[in-house]
Amino acid sequence: MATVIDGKVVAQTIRSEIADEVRLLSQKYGKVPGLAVVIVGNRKDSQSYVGMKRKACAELGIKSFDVDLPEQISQAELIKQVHELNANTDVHGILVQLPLPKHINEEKVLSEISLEKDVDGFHPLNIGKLAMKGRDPLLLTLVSKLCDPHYTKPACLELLQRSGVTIKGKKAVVVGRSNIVGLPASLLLLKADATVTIVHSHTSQPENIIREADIVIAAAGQPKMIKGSWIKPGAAVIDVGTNAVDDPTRKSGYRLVGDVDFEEASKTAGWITPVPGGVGPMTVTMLLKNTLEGAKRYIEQNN
Ligand SMILES: Nc1nc(=O)c2c([nH]1)NC[C@@H]1CN(c3ccc(C(=O)N[C@@H](CCC(=O)O)C(=O)O)cc3)C=[N+]21
Repeated sequence: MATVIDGKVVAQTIRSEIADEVRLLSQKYGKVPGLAVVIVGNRKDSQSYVGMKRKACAELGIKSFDVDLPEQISQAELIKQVHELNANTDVHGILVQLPLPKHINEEKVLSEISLEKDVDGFHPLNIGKLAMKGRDPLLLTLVSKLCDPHYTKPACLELLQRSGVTIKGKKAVVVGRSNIVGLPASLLLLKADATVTIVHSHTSQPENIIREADIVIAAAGQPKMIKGSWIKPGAAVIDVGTNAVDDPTRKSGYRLVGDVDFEEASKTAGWITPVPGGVGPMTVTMLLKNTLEGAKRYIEQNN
């Protein structure tokens, strides 16, 4: 039976470290970190994620700047709002909740966020730096937030390392190649000296590749797509999938399932993250950690 990696516990440990540092910063400089959370429109899932982020800020003493914009806002107007946040010296991190409405070019908007305030690590230049040896992006929450701001310890990676799993020299397979998870996760693993293979929707027989993996990062967005029989005995399995499936027995009408068949895979894997309660809570935590790092850099430079 696999060791189940409890993302909530790891996240809580890191959150209390962040709260301590926020207190110190405030005592020393009379300033607190600020995170702007921008949401466009009223998608229910986005509102729920954004609500979690704002609540977590409040708990840790981070000031949240809430920017709620209408669905019909023009791209130019949204960019103007981003520029204002770039110029606001009380804001150390800016998050524009994705996805944006169809009429807005996400890439264009993300590339307007100042590099120092890019707490998601979604700015194209930061992604570019991630791809290059020896050049680290300023902040990287990724995978969201698989990553710790020292970049040597990506948060999946943080989750793996805190569980005693080494990455160097291991065979890692990333399932999915999205801009926000699969691709950056692959680059992070490569930086951590894994041998990395990416499988995606055009890969034939992905199961044969996944079976060789010491580390599996599941980020395909397909509920329970990865079967227990695809997992090499003893492998570490990090499930980044958060798929809502209908569940009439729940009050909400749905429940979250990962990309991995947890029941089956946990019989074979060495380590596995559950959904919910695995990578999700770390995502929010690393975002807050990056906001703290951004604030420290800014406040210390300007005092
Ligand atoms: N600019 C931007 N940055 C993001 O980081 C970003 C985004 N846009 N758009 C959407 C995705 C999704 N995402 C999640 C955050 C927390 C949980 C999370 O905490 N999940 C809980 C469950 C929460 C629940 O029960 O609904 C868990 O897995 O235990 C999941 C997913 C961040 N994203």
